[in-house]
Amino acid sequence: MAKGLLFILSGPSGVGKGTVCTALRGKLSELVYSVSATTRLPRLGEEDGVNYFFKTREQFLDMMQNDQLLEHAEYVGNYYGTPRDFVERTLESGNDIILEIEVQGALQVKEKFPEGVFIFLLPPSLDELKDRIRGRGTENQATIDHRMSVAVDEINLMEHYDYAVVNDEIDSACKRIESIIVAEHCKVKR
Ligand SMILES: Nc1ncnc2c1ncn2[C@@H]1O[C@H](COP(=O)(O)OP(=O)(O)OP(=O)(O)O)[C@@H](O)[C@H]1O
Ligand SMILES: Nc1nc2c(ncn2[C@@H]2O[C@H](COP(=O)(O)O)[C@@H](O)[C@H]2O)c(=O)[nH]1
Repeated sequence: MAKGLLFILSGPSGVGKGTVCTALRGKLSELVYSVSATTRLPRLGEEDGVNYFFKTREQFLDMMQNDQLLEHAEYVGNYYGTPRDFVERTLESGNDIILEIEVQGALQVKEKFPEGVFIFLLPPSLDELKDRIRGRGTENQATIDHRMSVAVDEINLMEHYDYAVVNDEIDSACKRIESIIVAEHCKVKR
């Protein structure tokens, strides 16, 4: 059986990765979503095992030491990482999987899976990005400022990605990503 394809969706905090992923999963029921581990505290409404696997710092370090993470990164004071087993098993079983992760982690995945499909989601502008993070109402001002300063560094690393998609309208951004998925399945050589 052919292996599934690995899709990596990155982009600055607040650009809309989660929103676009949720919309995509609504349309492409066969696309599997990787749930990350994090030491960040849950936001209101977030559920363990659904949005993230919420871990203590010690538990996260254990996962790292036991090679249970495909990649990991420290982002604005917290650790984030992708559980390795689930990704590998999904690909082996012939299903596509999407990781929604920041840039340092994406570059680690590229070392291990150069055949992965790397998509960078861009905001229409930095002002709009700030409005989106602020509008979500989940971060305090200091964290918003920190995330915005990281955003500029992240956008500067876009050249390492295969595709750039502007998230102007959720529906249009989804359609562009769906087209990328279809095109990748039609590729003769990888
Ligand atoms: N195309 C869009 N137009 C307007 N608002 C949007 C659009 N896409 C997402 N948003 C809004 O922007 C905010 C941030 O979106 P979301 O949480 O999906 O971003 P994210 O990239 O996943 O952030 P993080 O990396 O911090 O988890 C949300 O309030 C969401 O509703
Ligand atoms: N390197 C990784 N980055 C991840 C992972 N899961 C999520 N993320 C990214 O972290 C930031 C912050 O997320 P938030 O939920 O606190 O807003 C964002 O860019 C996520 O995409 C992961 O497993 N590895």
